[in-house]
Amino acid sequence: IDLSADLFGQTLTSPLLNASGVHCQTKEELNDLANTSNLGAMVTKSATLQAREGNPNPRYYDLENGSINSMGLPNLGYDFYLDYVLQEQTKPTILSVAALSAADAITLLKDLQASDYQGPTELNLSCPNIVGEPQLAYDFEATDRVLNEVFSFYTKPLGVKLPPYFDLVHFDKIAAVLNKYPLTHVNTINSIGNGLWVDIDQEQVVTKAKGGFGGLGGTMVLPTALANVRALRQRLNDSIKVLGTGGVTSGEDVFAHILCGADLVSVGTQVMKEGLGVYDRLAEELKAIMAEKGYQTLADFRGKLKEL
Ligand SMILES: CC(C)(C)CCc1c(C(=O)O)[nH]c(=O)[nH]c1=O
Repeated sequence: IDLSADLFGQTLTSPLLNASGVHCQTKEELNDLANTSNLGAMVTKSATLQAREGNPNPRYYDLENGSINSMGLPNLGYDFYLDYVLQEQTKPTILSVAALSAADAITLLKDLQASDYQGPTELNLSCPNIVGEPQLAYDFEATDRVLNEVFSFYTKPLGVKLPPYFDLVHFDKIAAVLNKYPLTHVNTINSIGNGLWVDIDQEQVVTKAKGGFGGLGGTMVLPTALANVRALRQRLNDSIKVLGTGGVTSGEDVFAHILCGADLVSVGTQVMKEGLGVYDRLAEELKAIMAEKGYQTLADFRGKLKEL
């Protein structure tokens, strides 16, 4: 059984990655990822131009069927992560970047273009847009404008992290925009935005920022994640890889993401629940499923979800 996968020309021994934001903010956490078996590649916490404290605690809360977070983009700053990927990385690494404005995104990517970094980068499109407008990725014209400007100067490998979409026309619209650009990949999904959890005993929310509204992850988002992987795989040019993220807690979930078309699969919430040992378990469970079904490689079943 061969779990190997390709990350933009690099052969990975496993198709599994961490979801950006989970266990990837500090040098210690990044080194832990580099030393985690069955983690084929790793992603850094989305970096902003300046380091950020992020939101006050509580900002992450574990739920029976997943998680809710309003971290607020805490990160050590773009310079730290650029240095990490240039000087420290030992395992294939995707540099995740974000910005609190389209202008900042342009500034950051212009600097990255001028840097020695030649590796893969992922632009987090869940970043806020102009005040009064929805997040960038939910504003198709704004996304088109930003990507048009980015690709007028950026020539290195670049993908985007997408929030979930829930309307088939939205899948059509975002894919039509993304297909205009030489993207290496899309990573879908980011957390389901602005969920809310209620602590019945205390009769209050469970996270501090934004009145308790926060991004949802874990088991509860799996059907949405699978739909977004499938819909985007069906609509995007073959040259754009699909990284599936969202709701993975078992080898079966990894199998399902790949069956829907994912080239690689990231795990977030379950790492928070189980620790980095989850990758060994997922790899073993996936191999057992493949053996049971007579599949030797991921390509044997990738994207081959059948309709009725
Ligand atoms: C939500 C933003 C703060 C705009 C981006 C960073 C981010 C966060 C975060 O840092 O709060 N949490 C997520 O689940 N996904 C994200 O993309």
